[in-house]
Amino acid sequence: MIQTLKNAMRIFLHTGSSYTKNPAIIKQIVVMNVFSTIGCLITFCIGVSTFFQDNHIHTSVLFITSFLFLIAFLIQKAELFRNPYPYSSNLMLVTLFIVMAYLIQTGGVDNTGPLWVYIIPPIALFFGGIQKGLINLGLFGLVIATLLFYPDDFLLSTHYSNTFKLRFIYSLLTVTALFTVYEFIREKSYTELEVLSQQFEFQAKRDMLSGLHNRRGMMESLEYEYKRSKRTQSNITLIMCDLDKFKSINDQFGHEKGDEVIKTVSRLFQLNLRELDTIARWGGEEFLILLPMTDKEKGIIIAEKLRDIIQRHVFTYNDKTFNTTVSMGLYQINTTDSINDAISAADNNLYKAKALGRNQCIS
Ligand SMILES: Nc1nc2c(ncn2[C@@H]2O[C@H](COP(=O)(O)OP(=O)(O)OP(=O)(O)O)[C@@H](O)[C@H]2O)c(=O)[nH]1
Repeated sequence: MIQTLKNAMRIFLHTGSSYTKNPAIIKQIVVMNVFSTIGCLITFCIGVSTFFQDNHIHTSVLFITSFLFLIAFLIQKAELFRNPYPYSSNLMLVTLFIVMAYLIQTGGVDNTGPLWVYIIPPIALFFGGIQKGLINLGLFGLVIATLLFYPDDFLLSTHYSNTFKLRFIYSLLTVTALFTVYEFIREKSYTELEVLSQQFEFQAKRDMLSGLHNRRGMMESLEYEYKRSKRTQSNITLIMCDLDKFKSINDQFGHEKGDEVIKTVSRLFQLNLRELDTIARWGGEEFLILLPMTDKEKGIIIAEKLRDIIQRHVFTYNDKTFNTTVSMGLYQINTTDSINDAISAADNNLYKAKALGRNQCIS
């Protein structure tokens, strides 16, 4: 029961957020839904109470406001637009500005109308961001100042003392300044968090030594390319590649030099493959290369080119030079294969290349 209520609440609060995955926008949409619902209910209830006080103009304004808040929510709900949030938040802000100007102009009930104005700065800044929020607040302030300071209270249907008017404007400016600072800090921390989380996300898919994708990064690319190849009916070829007799490089020149060889081979792969190819360090001295839109025949040409580049590369160690070679197993993915089947098939071909004497490509 509680779980059902929680789910219903979640669905309600996230109304209109299905088009985006951006957590900042989702938060704005949630707050916007809360605000339009509470605004709709409060203005409706106050409208009912002023109705019984026979204040029909107030009542009409409050009912219209309540209705407009409802429309703002329904715009989200109906998802008439691909991105409904700007429409509903603008409608809500304009409604709020007009009703606040009205409350100041009339003094509301017992001249308490201006008290509500302090909700405007946080809302305008939260929904519009600092730049748009401040422009909106500037325009709103201009309207309010004109209403309050037009000579002889010509635009007011109530009376405020000059001291009240000045202090009202000062306090509104103070609240605006405080919320601008708050919003600035909030936006900055959010951006920093976003950058950090992107860095973590990036690192989680990268191999630290080579800078290439790691297994996780490669699996993501594989799943994406696999779906794309099915849709576009294009070919994918995999190359499983392993450095030959790498143990002897470690034994002869040390582990550090071995690491350097892995880095150099990775760089040579990167320099000689297309940007749309994905290269991963699949294990210690093993690499997996994903070639989208490439059939087996083209894959063999690419693999041979890479094999030749590696075998011709001269490594140095103190005053000595040495070479290394790679063995490769290729496999063109069939639509009936699973990703793991395809990887195993490429691995089997690599195994054959090793068994046949290394420094060769088998498909
Ligand atoms: N320097 C270094 N060595 C690594 C790394 N990862 C794995 N190795 C080494 O790579 C070697 C792989 O050895 P083997 O599996 O026997 O293969 P191989 O010597 O390349 O021989 P074949 O694959 O049969 O040609 C092992 O000695 C591992 O310690 C690494 O990150 N850095």
